[in-house]
Amino acid sequence: MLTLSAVCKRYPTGDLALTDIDLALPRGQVMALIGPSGAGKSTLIRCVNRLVEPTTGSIRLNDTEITRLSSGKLREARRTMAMIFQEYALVDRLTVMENVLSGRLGYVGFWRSFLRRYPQETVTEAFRLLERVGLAHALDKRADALSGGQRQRVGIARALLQSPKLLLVDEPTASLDPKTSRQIMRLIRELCAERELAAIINIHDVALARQFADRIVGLRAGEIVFDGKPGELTSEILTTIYGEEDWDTQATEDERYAPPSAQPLAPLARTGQLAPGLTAGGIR
Ligand SMILES: Nc1ncnc2c1ncn2[C@@H]1O[C@H](COP(=O)(O)OP(=O)(O)OP(=O)(O)O)[C@@H](O)[C@H]1O
Repeated sequence: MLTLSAVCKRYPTGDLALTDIDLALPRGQVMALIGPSGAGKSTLIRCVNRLVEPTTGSIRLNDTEITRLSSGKLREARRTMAMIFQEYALVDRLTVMENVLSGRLGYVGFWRSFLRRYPQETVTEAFRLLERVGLAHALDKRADALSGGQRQRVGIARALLQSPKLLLVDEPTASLDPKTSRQIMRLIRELCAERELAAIINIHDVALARQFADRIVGLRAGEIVFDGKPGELTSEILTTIYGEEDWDTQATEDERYAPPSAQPLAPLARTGQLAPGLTAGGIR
């Protein structure tokens, strides 16, 4: 569904953020993107919808070559790639419902949205989504009266109102406590399954990535150094991605904090591997 071929990004400052990224994301797959600070995770997510222009390479979403679109066509294509942000990006003075409805801005045109005249079916769908994310009781509340977890639920409902094919999710839990983080990741996962939506989730929390993603991609210094299932992410591979650390102690701590109701991990596959050309403990 989404295909990145030989994508590179060099910022005008000279920083090489991505080198030769090849990735194919099928429909319905939830992919976590992990890696140390500065590895290029945000750049990769933003290249997909061209908030950051890739320097070279090609990005296709189904039949659309995103990297070749003019600005008008890109605006249309962006409707199909909804973003969910770390800081929620809500308008504080607007209500929950108004924030969700703003997900349709790309469809209804400036004046209609300015006058807050959304078609009835859009309002009905927004209400349905607010029910689904557990916020039907709060639709008239101002966004700044909500907790962090509730704000992220609004962000998720707004993204889904866009009727996207792909979710681009940037650190969705970075500002949330551990329990709320799990609830939010579980919600994203369930919604992706319900709608066969693919998602790329940039996430620092490896335990959450393991628990809720179908697939994990590890970036280091702008290169993919691991691509596999959560169960294949060994201590050795974590060291390759992040550098030396006592990962076994870390894993024990993660288990200790996991709630009893935590969903089981995806079944382990035997094919887990470092990226081609990568040796354990080093990068290609
Ligand atoms: N606007 C920019 N201009 C110049 N260089 C940038 C810009 N944005 C990012 N970079 C550089 O690109 C590289 C990758 O940054 P990026 O923010 O994509 O990494 P990240 O993995 O998302 O990091 P973090 O986890 O800290 O958010 C870094 O070297 C960073 O300094």
